[in-house]
Amino acid sequence: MDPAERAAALHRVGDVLAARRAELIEVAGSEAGKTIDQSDPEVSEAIDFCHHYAESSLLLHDSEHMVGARFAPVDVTVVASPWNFPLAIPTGGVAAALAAGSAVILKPAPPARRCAAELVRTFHDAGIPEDLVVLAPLEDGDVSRHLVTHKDVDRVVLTGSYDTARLFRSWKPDMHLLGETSGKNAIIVTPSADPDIAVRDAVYSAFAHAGQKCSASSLLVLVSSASTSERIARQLVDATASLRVRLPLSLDSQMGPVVVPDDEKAVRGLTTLGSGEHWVLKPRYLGDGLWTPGIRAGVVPGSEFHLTEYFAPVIGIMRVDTLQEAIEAVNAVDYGLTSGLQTLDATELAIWLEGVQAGNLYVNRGITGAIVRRQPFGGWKRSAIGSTTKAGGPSYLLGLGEVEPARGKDKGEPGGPGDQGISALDPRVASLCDAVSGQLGAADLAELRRAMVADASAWRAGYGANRDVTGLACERNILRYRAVDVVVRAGQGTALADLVRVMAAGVRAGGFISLSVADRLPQPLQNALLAAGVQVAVEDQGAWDARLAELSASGGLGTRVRVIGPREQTSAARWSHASRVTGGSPDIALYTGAVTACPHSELLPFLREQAVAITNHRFGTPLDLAEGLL
Ligand SMILES: NC(=O)c1ccc[n+]([C@@H]2O[C@H](COP(=O)([O-])OP(=O)(O)OC[C@H]3O[C@@H](n4cnc5c(N)ncnc54)[C@H](O)[C@@H]3O)[C@@H](O)[C@H]2O)c1
Ligand SMILES: N[C@@H](CCC=O)C(=O)O
Repeated sequence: MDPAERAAALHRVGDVLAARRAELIEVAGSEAGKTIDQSDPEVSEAIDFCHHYAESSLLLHDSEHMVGARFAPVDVTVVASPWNFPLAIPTGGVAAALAAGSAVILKPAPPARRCAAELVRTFHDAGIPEDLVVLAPLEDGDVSRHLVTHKDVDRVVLTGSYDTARLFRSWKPDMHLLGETSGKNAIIVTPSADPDIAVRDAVYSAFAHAGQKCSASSLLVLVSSASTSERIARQLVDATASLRVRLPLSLDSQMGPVVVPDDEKAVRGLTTLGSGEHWVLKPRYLGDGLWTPGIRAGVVPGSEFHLTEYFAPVIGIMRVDTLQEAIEAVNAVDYGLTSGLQTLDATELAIWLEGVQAGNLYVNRGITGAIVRRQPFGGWKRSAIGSTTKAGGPSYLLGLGEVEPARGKDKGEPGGPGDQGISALDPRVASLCDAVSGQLGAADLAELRRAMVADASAWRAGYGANRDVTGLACERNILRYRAVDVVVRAGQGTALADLVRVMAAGVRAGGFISLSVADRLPQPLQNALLAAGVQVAVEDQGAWDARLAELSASGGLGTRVRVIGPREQTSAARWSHASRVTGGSPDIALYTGAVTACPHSELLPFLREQAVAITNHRFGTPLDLAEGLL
C-alpha cells in the first residue's frame, strides 16, 4: 500500500469501528468487565486513533515536514496490549504501526482476547490485507516470549506495566521497545480549591473502571486546611459509598469488577493497611470480582501505598502542610504519568505547573480520559520506556521506523533554502555554525544551515510554543515541550557537521547537555559549546562504555542518551552496542538514529512532551486561571 492508500484504509477502519460501536461495547463489557460509560468513550478513542494516525502518516512522507530526511518503515511490529483498555489501546497500537508502514502482530493480554479478535476483524473488513494485521492470542508464556524476542520483529509496542517492560528487556536487551507503562497518580487539593469540584473529580478519577486505569488517581494529597475540612471528608465518603457496584450487565453500573481478582497487589491494596493508616471506607468483596471502593487515610510519604500502583478501587489520603510538600510527595514516585491540581489560585497553579513531574497534567478536572490529539497521552520517568512519544500526539509515528538522511542533489546547495532565516537564528546556535564554517565543505555547511533554520521554524511553530490545537473555549489543552538533560556521545569518526547539527538541536532545546567525544574538538567549537553551557569530555570508547554502564546502573529514571557516529555506521549497530552496554535498562532512552536536518527527529531527544488540560470556566462563566502562564 502506498501512503495515501494506507491513510484512506485507516480512515475506513475508523468508520467501521464507529458502525460497530454497540457490538464492541458488548464484547468489552462481557469479556473485560467494562461498564457502558467506560467502553463508549473507549470506542470513540479507538476511532480517533485511526483518523489521527491516518493523517499523521501523510506527514511522514511530506518533504517540507521531514526536511532533509526520509522515513524508513520497519517490516514487523508486535503490539502487546493490556486488558484494561481492550479496545482503544490495541487499536491505537495497530493503527500507528500500520500508519508507519509496518505489518503488525497484535498480541493482546489474555483477559481481552475476544475484544482483540473483533478489532482485527474490523481492520480486515475495512480493507486492510489479512497478512498486514495478524492476531496472536497467546498466553503469557514461552510462545509469547518467543514472539516478542523474535529476530524478525523490529519494534515492540508494549502498553502494560513497568515490570513487564523490564522483563521483556531482560530477555532481549536490544529490543526496540516503545513502552507506555504504569502510573501512581495523585490529585492535590489546596485550600483554594472548590471542594465540590475537587471531590467529584477525585472520586471519578479513582474509581471509574474500578481504578484499573494507568491514569487513575489513587492518592489524594490534601494541603493544610483542605486536610481538616469536614465538608471535603464528608462529601468524599458520601460520593464514594454511593457508587453503584455491579457487573456491566446492569446498565446502571458505575463500577464494574476487578478484572484479575487474584492479582496479589490489587488484593493487598484492598485489604492491607500500612503503618499508621486506617480505613475511612473499608472495601468489601461482593463476589464475581466486585469490590466496593475503599478510602484509606494516614498515608505517609515513603510508605508502600504512597509509591505503589495497585490497579484497584482504592484511594489513599495524604495530609501535608504546604503545596511545595505536596509537589515533593507527587514527584517522589518513580512514575510520572498523570497528575492533578484542584485550586482557584493562579499563583498555586504557576508553582505546580513549574514543579510537577508528569506527562499529563489536569487542573480542576478529572485526571483520566485523555482524548486523542486534544490531550496526547504518555508519561515521564518509569511511565514511559524508550524513545517513545505521546500516543495520539503529533510525533508518535516517528518511533515506529527509522529517520534517514535524504541528501538530494537539489538539497543542501549554498544559496538554497538553507540560507533563508539564517540571520534570525538563536545566537548560541549561530555561534556553533560560525565556529566550524571554515572547516566544512559547501554541501555540509548548507545542510547544517538548513537544519538550523528548520529547527528555528519548528521551534516557533510548535516546540517552543504552547500549542492548543483544539482551541476549545471551555478547556485549555496545551501541548508543551520541557527541556530535558541529555548525554550526547559522538563516537570516533563522527562528521563534524553531524556533531554540530545534533548540538544545535540540543542547544536550541535549552536543557543541560553533557557531550562525550572520541575525537578532540576544534578549539573554536569547544569554546562555542562551553559558552552555550555544554559540558565536554574527551573519552575513548572504553571510557564512554564505562560511563554509559554506570549511567544505567545509577538508576536515573528516564535518562536520555543520544549516540552518533560515522556516517557509514548504521543506527542498528549503534543501538545494539549501546543496549548491550546498558543491559537493556528500561530507565535509559537511547537515540541512535542517523543525523538528519529534520527538526522533529533531532529536537525530540532533547525535549519531553507535556499535555496540560485546564478547565477554563466556572459554572459556564469563562475563567482563564492560566492567563499569562501558558
Ligand atoms: N501508560 C499507558 O498508556 C498504560 C495504559 C494501560 C495500562 N497501562 C499499565 O498496564 C498495567 C495493567 O495492564 P496489564 O496487566 O495488561 O499489563 P501487563 O504488563 O501485565 O501486560 C501488558 C502486555 O504484556 C503482555 N505480557 C505480560 N507478561 C508477559 C509475559 N511474561 N510474556 C509475554 N507477554 C507478557 C500481556 O499479555 C499484555 O499483552 C498497569 O501497570 C497499567 O498502568 C499503562
Ligand atoms: N489513556 C487513558 C488511560 C490508559 C491507561 O490505562 C486515560 O487517559 O485515562
